[in-house]
Amino acid sequence: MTTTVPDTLLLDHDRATGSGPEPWTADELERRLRELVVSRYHDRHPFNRRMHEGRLTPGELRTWVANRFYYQCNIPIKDALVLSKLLLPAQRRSWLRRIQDHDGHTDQDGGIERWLRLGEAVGLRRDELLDHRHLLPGVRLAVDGYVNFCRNASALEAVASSLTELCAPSIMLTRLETFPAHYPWIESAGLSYFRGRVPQGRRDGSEALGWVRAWAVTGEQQEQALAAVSFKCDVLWSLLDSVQGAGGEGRRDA
Ligand SMILES: O=C(O)c1cc(C(=O)O)c2c(n1)C(=O)C(=O)c1cc(C(=O)O)[nH]c1-2
Repeated sequence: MTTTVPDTLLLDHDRATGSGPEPWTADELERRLRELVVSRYHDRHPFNRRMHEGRLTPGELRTWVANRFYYQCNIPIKDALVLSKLLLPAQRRSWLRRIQDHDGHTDQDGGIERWLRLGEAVGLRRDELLDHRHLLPGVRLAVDGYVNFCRNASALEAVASSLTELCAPSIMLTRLETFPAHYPWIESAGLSYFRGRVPQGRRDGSEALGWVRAWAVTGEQQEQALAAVSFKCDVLWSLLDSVQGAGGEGRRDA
């Protein structure tokens, strides 16, 4: 469902300026956004390719899980920042679901808890995930960069930066298909994070896309939306560059 925000409800920096490049139609903008995400998404990163081909060592998988936990912990924080930029109750209600998806309604559910269970399934204790002792400097910079981008950006740019989620359900399905075949030592219950993200990612991606289509009406705003997606693709790519560079050595002695 798309929501058109009355001009009076937009923040100053979201308001159309009337200058800049000629705007595309919303369909053309969507086509360009999808093309950008597909061509730059981190499923093409050599580390993800090796993961999905079953070529990672248990140590490399643990490095990835421990470092991605920092991303998981920061997603609800960045979503709280995005929520604070939304001016309509219905928009905030809707975005709030994303925070609940990760934080859960109790300590026993939610994406962060599910990621901790994935950690246990690959041989990482909860305490060593929770204190981020294995966090690599480049991963910290990439994730903090994403949070700070959303802190400082307009509502349009912050929402647009989540549009990598258009590709996330398919990468989750790839993992659900390939992990049992290539990494049978990981218990199936540990993969529940990936299962849960398939419908959540589909819902979130299509909601964000509807809003970006409705809000990015000038050429300048449309370019800002594309630049935000491009930045986010770099965040995901850099995170994996760091993880790949550390190999199975990413874990400092626990
Ligand atoms: O494992 C992945 O490849 C992957 C990618 C992305 C993404 O594309 O941004 C997200 C997630 N996972 C994810 O689990 C998640 O909760 C999530 C939230 C967001 C976002 O930008 O708000 N992206 C992603």
